[in-house]
Amino acid sequence: DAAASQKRWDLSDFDIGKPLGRGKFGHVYLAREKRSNHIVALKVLFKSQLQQSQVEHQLRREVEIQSHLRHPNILRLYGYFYDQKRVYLILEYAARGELYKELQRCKFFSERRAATYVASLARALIYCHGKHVIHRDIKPENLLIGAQGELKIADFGWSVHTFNRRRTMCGTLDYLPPEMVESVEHDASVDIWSLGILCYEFLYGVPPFEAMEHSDTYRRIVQVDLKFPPKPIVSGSAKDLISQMLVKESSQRLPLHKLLEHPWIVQNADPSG
Ligand SMILES: COc1ccc(C(=O)Nc2ccccc2)cc1NC(=O)CCSc1ncnc(N)c1Br
Repeated sequence: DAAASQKRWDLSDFDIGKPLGRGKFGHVYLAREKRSNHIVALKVLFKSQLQQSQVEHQLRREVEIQSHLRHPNILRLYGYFYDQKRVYLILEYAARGELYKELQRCKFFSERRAATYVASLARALIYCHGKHVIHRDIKPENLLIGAQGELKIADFGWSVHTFNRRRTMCGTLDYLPPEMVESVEHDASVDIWSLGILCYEFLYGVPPFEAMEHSDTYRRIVQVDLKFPPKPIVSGSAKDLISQMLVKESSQRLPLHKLLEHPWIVQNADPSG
């Protein structure tokens, strides 16, 4: 609420619980705000590491952006405070944890679950684009699951979560669209590309352009070398949607509002998200 976002917080306002994860710039803990008994995730960043990586301005900008974002599928940043050595981010706690762990456990998701996630991410991105915020970096490492099973974009900023290094952690190239790989300017349509990559990975368990060498991944991306394996069985409608998102020419990618009208989404996504 408004009061919460204005209050000057202090570590003594919280009881600290178990560690939730470990990032490049610090750790995340379960915590309870003493007065309200509200459960949060408290991210502790070391000033020394922020300074040496020159990301203080990036953090300030992110805190500014996040403080204006209110969407059920975007993890809230309630506020922040700092002491001599550390910066503390007061984050919404996502009760069902990290999405990519769930994806590793299930290998791949059903079409209904994948479509529900893709639709809720599309709605969150439409909301962000409406506020001129793009490139929410929507790879699995940045997605959490709320208490009702809903997806939450938790932009981890620059903090790489080494806590559970994913087999394709080096494959962070996987999510970049051609225009970013070829490092030309990018616009909101990069998020459509990344969402297409994510939809593929939800259905097949691996991103579409994965390769052993970065150079091979790079080539497969710029050539849009899109192949659909015979297993697991995936509907033609899902493949049609993915093929309309993974288009090299960014202006030709399916716009997000059109995605929500695509037959595969309409027939498979759970409206509650
Ligand atoms: C709005 O969420 C953020 C906003 C900003 C930043 C951030 O570090 N920015 C940043 C850091 C350094 C430099 C520049 C930007 C990070 C997050 N989010 C996170 O780090 C997620 C922490 S893990 C977790 N969180 C809740 N529930 C769980 N079950 C888990 Br597990």
